[in-house]
Amino acid sequence: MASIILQRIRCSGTISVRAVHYTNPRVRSHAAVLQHARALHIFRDVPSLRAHRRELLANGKSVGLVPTMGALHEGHLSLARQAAAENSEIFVSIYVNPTQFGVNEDLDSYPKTWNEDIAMLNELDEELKESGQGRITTIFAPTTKTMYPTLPPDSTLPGTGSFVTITPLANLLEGKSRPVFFRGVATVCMKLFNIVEPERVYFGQKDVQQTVIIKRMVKDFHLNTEVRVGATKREPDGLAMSSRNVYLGERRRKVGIVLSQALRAAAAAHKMGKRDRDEILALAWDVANRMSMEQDELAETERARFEVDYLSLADPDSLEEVQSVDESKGAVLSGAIKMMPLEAVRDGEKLGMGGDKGPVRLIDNIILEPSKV
Ligand SMILES: Nc1ncnc2c1ncn2[C@@H]1O[C@H](COP(=O)(O)OP(=O)(O)OP(=O)(O)O)[C@@H](O)[C@H]1O
Ligand SMILES: CC(C)(CO)[C@@H](O)C(=O)[O-]
Ligand code: BAL
Repeated sequence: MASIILQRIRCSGTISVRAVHYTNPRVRSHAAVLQHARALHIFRDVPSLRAHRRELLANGKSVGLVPTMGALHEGHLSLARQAAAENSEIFVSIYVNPTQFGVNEDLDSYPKTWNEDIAMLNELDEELKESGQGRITTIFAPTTKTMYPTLPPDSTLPGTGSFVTITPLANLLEGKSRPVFFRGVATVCMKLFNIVEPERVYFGQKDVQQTVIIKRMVKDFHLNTEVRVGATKREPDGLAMSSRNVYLGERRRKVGIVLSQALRAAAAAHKMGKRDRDEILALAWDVANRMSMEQDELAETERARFEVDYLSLADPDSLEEVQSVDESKGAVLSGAIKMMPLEAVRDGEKLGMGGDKGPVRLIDNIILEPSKV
């Protein structure tokens, strides 16, 4: 049952909606704000969006695009706030892009929270209205037929279709475990940038490799947009916010902070003056190994096991591993862990979406800034 009844205001390839009625407790708290919300324009196809964009251009408006896959959280909103400080119009795209999911990944179960997403964007827009900054005016939520008009989206390798590949960047780090991931990301972002023609695009630091790849794509293809990167938003205990965190029940959620703790330990070593790769990463491995051993010693009904995919110290532009931190460039300290499915579940235990039955990949990073001379 829909938690919000979306009131259609105008229709012509676009749908303009505002939320008017609430039944889901998760969004009921937004009600007071949204009763007065202005219409958001929601576009599902390209011609209507382009016509809207042309009108904005003619009126001297600037557009900042925040690409997302929906299931919005404070990380996404922080990007929209950043966009509002620099553009008059904020476009948010919501599209779960099939080509960036490997064939065994979670495309089918990826969280979808459309009504809540629209409510959150409306609420943020009310806040922006008060601050006199740019406004969230437009949602682009295309169908897959719109985004992949010729051949169906292909997630296999080599695969068929029109793709953008940014190598060797796409083959490193995340790309080693997710071989089609960055081909899919670069391809869909190229499409989004061509459709929206934004002055600026906004990406989160949490997905650091994605930011490096998008910057490279913009440079190498002479795309006429500026790439902005927003800081990683975290839960109070340090876990990086992520749409996929909903897969983590209470037990896996607690252990999942090990990644941010490990990276923080390594960053602290850098801050204390260490520059050597092994010395810096050893601190991160110590944290991860300790947590892993603690979990091993617990009963199956108590533990949450994880595997470290990588802990990396890399050059900020090439993302190649470095032996020591170059003071003039700094480095990217990053990691990925796989939270394993729970082996046994207790009665009444708080589980995540999907019952903690599938593995969940968590990523995080810290930028080691170059020293100012
Ligand atoms: N914690 C965060 N802080 C800042 N930006 C974020 C954060 N999480 C995601 N983003 C950014 O939001 C944009 C859209 O990301 P996406 O919709 O995939 O959300 P996500 O939380 O990263 O989901 P997923 O769990 O699939 O990785 C990306 O640019 C991403 O880097
Ligand atoms: C940039 C993006 C929206 C492309 O699908 C996605 O990779 C994401 O949400 O980070
Ligand atoms: N935030 C990156 C999207 C993905 O992991 O598929």
